[in-house]
Amino acid sequence: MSRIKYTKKSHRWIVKIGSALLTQDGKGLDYTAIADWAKQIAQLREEGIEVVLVSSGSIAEGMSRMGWAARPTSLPELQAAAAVGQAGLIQAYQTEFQKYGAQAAQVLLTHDDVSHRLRYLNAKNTLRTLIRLGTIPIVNENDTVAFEEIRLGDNDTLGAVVASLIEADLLVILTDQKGLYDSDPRLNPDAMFISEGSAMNPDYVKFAGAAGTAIGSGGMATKVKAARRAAKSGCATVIVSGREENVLTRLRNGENIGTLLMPEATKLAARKQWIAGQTQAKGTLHLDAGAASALANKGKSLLAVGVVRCEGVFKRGDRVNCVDGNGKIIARGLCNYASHDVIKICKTPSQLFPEKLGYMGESELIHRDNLVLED
Ligand SMILES: Nc1ncnc2c1ncn2[C@@H]1O[C@H](COP(=O)(O)OP(=O)(O)O)[C@@H](O)[C@H]1O
Ligand SMILES: N[C@@H](CCC(=O)OP(=O)(O)O)C(=O)O
Repeated sequence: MSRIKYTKKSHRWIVKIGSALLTQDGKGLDYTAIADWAKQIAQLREEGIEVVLVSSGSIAEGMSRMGWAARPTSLPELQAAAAVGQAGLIQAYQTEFQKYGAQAAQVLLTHDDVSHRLRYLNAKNTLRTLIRLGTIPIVNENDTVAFEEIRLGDNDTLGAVVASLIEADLLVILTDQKGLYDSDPRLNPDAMFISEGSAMNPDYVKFAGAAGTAIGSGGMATKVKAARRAAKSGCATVIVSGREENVLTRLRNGENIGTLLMPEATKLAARKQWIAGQTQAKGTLHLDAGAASALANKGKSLLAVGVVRCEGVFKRGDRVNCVDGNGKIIARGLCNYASHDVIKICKTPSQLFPEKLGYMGESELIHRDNLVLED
């Protein structure tokens, strides 16, 4: 049952592909495997699943293109390798996705982009737009500018961060092992396979060891931690071998492959907690009856046309309260516009924003993903 609930019924997936797998342990990009994953992702999209790829491999591919046998130790050389390799990586994905009429979209993120609230909202909105436009976002850490202090450090963590950023249902971590064992199977041939469990099980952190090759960076430890992080946003994780035939479509069919690590909280509970944790409300939006009902009864986003008045001084990305005609708080959310702009667009349909503001931002004042209703 759990497989079906978490894999067959999920609609937004993050698929993370590790360097060792992608570059055949550093021998150069595995074009056949890339073609195969792209075909499966195209198939998932036909079934209505939104997919964001988090792909490692820029440094490994850069090393291979530069003819470097050993991973450089100096940061500038690592960054140079990443710059060279990233180009090859995107080129390979683009060639494959184009066969299915899809555009690959390169998204390079740093820690700052996801920890700073305003940039967090920007990254989130861009990813959501790329998904809506039918592209396949391909995310990697921006290794050419991220130095040690501001690095997320590994793409398992990045996968979990992106999963919570766009509220994915499922994080699929493709690696070079069948999944999680109770010890590193490279070191212990009797290691026992774990088919499923709670992402929060503290034993799993103890089981997970370091990377198995010089090419991979985090090992199982970062994968288990990523699953815990994703679980806090209500997202399940499957750690599975990317070398399994038709791995993604079989997962989609609810097949029992890989290790499923399940969240304890639902996505809604996680979102509520996240928005509640965002400092104090900085302003109040007074809604007309239509907007109040659209939010409360239809689960819609808040549009400016239904806002009659705006109080308080706030920036884009700040938390605001939404109140009905009686002044009762009905929802809380993160506003896409600063208060000085909201004042100008109250009661205004979004197509008139350019006229009133001189620019067009998001068409929603608060997107429903950034909104929680009061109980
Ligand atoms: N408990 C464990 N179960 C499975 N693999 C483990 C475990 N502990 C450590 N590993 C190692 O983690 C490696 C996968 O991580 P890594 O090399 O970082 O790959 P990737 O490039 O896919 O992120 C495996 O090859 C394996 O040797
Ligand atoms: N951003 C780096 C990947 C770092 C990383 O986490 O690698 P991996 O452990 O193989 O997923 C790169 O593209 O080389």
